[in-house]
Amino acid sequence: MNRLEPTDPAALPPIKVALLGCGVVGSQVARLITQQSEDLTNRVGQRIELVGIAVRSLERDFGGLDPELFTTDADALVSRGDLDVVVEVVGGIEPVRSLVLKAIEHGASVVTANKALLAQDGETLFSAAERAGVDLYYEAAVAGAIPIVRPLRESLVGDEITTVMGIVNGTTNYILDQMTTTGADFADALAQAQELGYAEADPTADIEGFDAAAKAAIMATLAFHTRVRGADVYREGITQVSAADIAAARKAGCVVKLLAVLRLDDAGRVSVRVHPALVPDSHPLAGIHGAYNAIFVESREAGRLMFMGPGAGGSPTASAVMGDLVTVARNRVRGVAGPGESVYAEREIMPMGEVETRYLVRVEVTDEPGVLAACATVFSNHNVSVQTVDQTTAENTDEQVAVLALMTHLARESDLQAVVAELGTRPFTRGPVAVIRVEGK
Ligand SMILES: NC(=O)c1ccc[n+]([C@@H]2O[C@H](COP(=O)([O-])OP(=O)(O)OC[C@H]3O[C@@H](n4cnc5c(N)ncnc54)[C@H](O)[C@@H]3O)[C@@H](O)[C@H]2O)c1
Ligand SMILES: N[C@@H](CCO)C(=O)O
Ligand code: NA
Repeated sequence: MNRLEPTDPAALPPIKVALLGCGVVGSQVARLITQQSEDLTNRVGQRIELVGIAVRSLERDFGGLDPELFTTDADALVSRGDLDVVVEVVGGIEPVRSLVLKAIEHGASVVTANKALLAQDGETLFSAAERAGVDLYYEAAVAGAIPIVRPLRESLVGDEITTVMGIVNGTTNYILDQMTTTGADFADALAQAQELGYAEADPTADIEGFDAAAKAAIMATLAFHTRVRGADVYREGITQVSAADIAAARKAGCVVKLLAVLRLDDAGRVSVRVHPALVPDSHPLAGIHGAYNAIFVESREAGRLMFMGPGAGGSPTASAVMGDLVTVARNRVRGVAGPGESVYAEREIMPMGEVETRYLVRVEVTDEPGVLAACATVFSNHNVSVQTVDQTTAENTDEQVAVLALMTHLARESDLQAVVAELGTRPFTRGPVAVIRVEGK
């Protein structure tokens, strides 16, 4: 029998790639495609050729890339008809959704870092890709460089995931970390995160938790095999986190983190939420600094897994994009497509009021006999059990005012909200009631 001589990959037709966007992430993707050309050819089995780069305006410098590659006509680029892969690193909903759909209709596979689009309308994109028999890969959309989409989509797909909990937004982790460790002001820390290329084009997406909610929706859809959209996620951002919250956290031996918490309960219902939470200093998530992200995954058979690494920034995110690019290029070479969506389980999404967690409640009260007991009664009225109480004297007040910090045992959100409402009506309450959830043992 004759042995087939291996084909020289460089002699085969190239895998043609178009890049949409050449900003923080796109410029690094373009650099890597160019600089690693020989290795990529060997890894894929055919040469990867960057045939065009769409940008909003040609006013910027081209970062050492061939100026001929650049265009402002993204529509014409995705409609060429000869593209194998379109890498989308523009962001936002339109015109990107239309461009990606057009690329798919013209037979190109797509690699995207766009969590906002996937969380809002992943359904449309996945069904278009399924119909066209092309790939849609998105590792960079969740937690930057950290491999988390692929583990949820492939490695753990034979197991049953019950919990996913973690820090999935680099900008807010950077801000909270700076506020905690250096006492930085919120606005200064945000400006630094923008300068470092971590923040979204509109940083409201980061600081109001929309970005983390989009990532939570994508992870929940993968983990629980059911459709979860960004709008299904209970969301609070970090704009209300004050220096007083951070000081209270320190006093309780905790740090404040913006967490995404996804759970499958025994009845098969899912809860998906994003909000600031206290995490005890002893918990591994407390040690995640700067723009790093970390995600715990718990499954019935594997037990507890943890993924950690850079969650934002040009080069780390480009690493995830490149992993997807090589994967879809390899699929292309072999004439196959990777996994489509798995959303067969129609699970109920639990209302936030039914979710159970622990809480730190801070309330300023008149410092008089019987007030502590009256305050505790409000908690017991709503079936919320108090674990610890810390009392200090309030500063800068003329009358005798105490600050009570009450840490609860596990309680239902609706019960805790009833406690807050009743505390607000009591004559001994001297100001707004501050509540922060507590996660991690
Ligand atoms: N920056 C990060 O750390 C990071 C991490 C993970 C995922 N992402 C995602 O990657 C995507 C890009 O983020 P970025 O930080 O690189 O953004 P960026 O603002 O730095 O770059 C956006 C690029 O898109 C181009 N662009 C804008 N509108 C366009 C249009 N209509 N047609 C063609 N090009 C257009 C701009 O010219 C620019 O080159 C977003 O979806 C973002 O959520 C970013
Ligand atoms: N703005 C996002 C980029 C990574 O998705 C963040 O700060 O995490
Ligand atoms: Na990732």
